[in-house]
Amino acid sequence: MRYVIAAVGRMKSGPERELLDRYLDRARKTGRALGVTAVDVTETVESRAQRAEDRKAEEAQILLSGLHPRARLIALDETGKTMASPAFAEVLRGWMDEGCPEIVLAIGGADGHGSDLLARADLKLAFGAMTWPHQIVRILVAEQVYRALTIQSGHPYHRV
Ligand SMILES: C[S@@+](CC[C@H](N)C(=O)[O-])C[C@H]1O[C@@H](n2cnc3c(N)ncnc32)[C@H](O)[C@@H]1O
Repeated sequence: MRYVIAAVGRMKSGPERELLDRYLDRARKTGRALGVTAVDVTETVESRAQRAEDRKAEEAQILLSGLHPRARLIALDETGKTMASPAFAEVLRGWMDEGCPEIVLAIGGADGHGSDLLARADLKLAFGAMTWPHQIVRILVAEQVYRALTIQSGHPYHRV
């Protein structure tokens, strides 16, 4: 089972990238013992369509086209559901136990996600009601995946 952080737009090198890489590395190491084969980041280009609705639709199609048919999809969206980390870890564990081959965490572009992607999502997840820059959201996603894997493995990183 692999995790994919699927993001619209590029993240340049710099301190944000270094922090992201640190959590990805930790998630990969912790996940190995749990049967997680990879924790990858994929980047897709931002649409240049004129209308925001068209940009979102185009970006959604690109994100959806790479999705495994049995993948579980989490859409990061500020209007989504907020969850405590242990509850999030349980959702991920349940999907893995069902034999899901891939859990994809999709981060939208400047306009947010298109309706097709939101309709396909198994979970719409919010890190609070405020809007964060997509670079910060990538770091938060990687940290929460790492945290979830430590919770699943009984590692004391997460303190209740
Ligand atoms: C700059 S935001 C886009 C905000 C835009 N106003 C919109 O219509 O969604 C880029 C992406 O970061 C993610 N994001 C930003 N804030 C978030 C939050 N509070 N919770 C979850 N994801 C968030 C979402 O995936 C969003 O599509």
